[in-house]
Amino acid sequence: MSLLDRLRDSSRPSRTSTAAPASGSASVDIDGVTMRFGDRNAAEDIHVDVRPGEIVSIVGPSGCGKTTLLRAVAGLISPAEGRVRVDGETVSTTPDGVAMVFQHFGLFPWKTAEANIAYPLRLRGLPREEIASRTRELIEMVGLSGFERSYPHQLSGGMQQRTGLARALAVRPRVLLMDEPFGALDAQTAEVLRFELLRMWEEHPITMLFVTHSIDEAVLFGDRVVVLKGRPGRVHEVIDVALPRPRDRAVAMSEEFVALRERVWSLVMSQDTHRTR
Ligand SMILES: Nc1ncnc2c1ncn2[C@@H]1O[C@H](COP(=O)(O)OP(=O)(O)OP(=O)(O)O)[C@@H](O)[C@H]1O
Repeated sequence: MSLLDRLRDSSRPSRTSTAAPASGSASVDIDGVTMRFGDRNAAEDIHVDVRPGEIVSIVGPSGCGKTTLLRAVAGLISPAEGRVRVDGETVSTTPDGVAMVFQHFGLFPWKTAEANIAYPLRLRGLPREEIASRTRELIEMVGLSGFERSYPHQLSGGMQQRTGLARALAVRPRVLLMDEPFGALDAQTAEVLRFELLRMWEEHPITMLFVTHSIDEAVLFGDRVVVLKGRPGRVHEVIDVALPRPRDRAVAMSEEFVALRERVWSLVMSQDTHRTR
């Protein structure tokens, strides 16, 4: 049985339109959160409620606090005001089952792809055989077979991000935090990985918070798009994305998609015309 199969809740009905709760996914409640560094706020009074198995995209101008919010959900930094809850539990340290994928991959350069992927499993002290078999499954799942012994500098950007994704999935996360995961990739590689990730997610809808500068990406992935404005960022508007799933190329070219993209685009452009692409 593959890792994906083990993650699967066979009793869950297949997704067709809006987010359905998935076992193995957690809720995330960002409740009145203000993030502060020194005497400056990085984000103010943010409310975002993410249901289990839902994808919420976050867009907004550079410096409005998107990454800072993700780091708060990951328990890496604490809010000055408000609180973050994962499945009802207030976050103080990194909650079990919360994993993050970074724009610049965040791999250990001195470890091979498979050692990078195995790292969180070794940290958890899993038996050697289980680490080996789960790592093999993950490598196959993200399409890295043949490159498991390569070091990050020997891998393309896309392969490095496949490694980063496999490492995040290794812990069977209930919440996946995506911080511009395709932002450092060339357009073609990013496009391929987007649809691959969507396919994986559609089989196993893990709760996802998806920070991106790409309006298309925000709409393509999101059940909702949270538009932040200003620096420090505040919630400007939340757009429901009632597009069907699976979100394939046909959906991405539909009139409904284009209309939603234009709506989000105009909201973003109305407040910041030069820093958001
Ligand atoms: N560790 C830190 N110490 C001090 N200030 C910080 C720290 N991290 C972030 N900031 C500040 O907080 C604000 C928000 O930063 P953040 O990286 O969250 O923005 P962002 O919306 O993710 O930006 P971008 O879209 O450019 O990645 C910025 O003003 C930034 O300088």
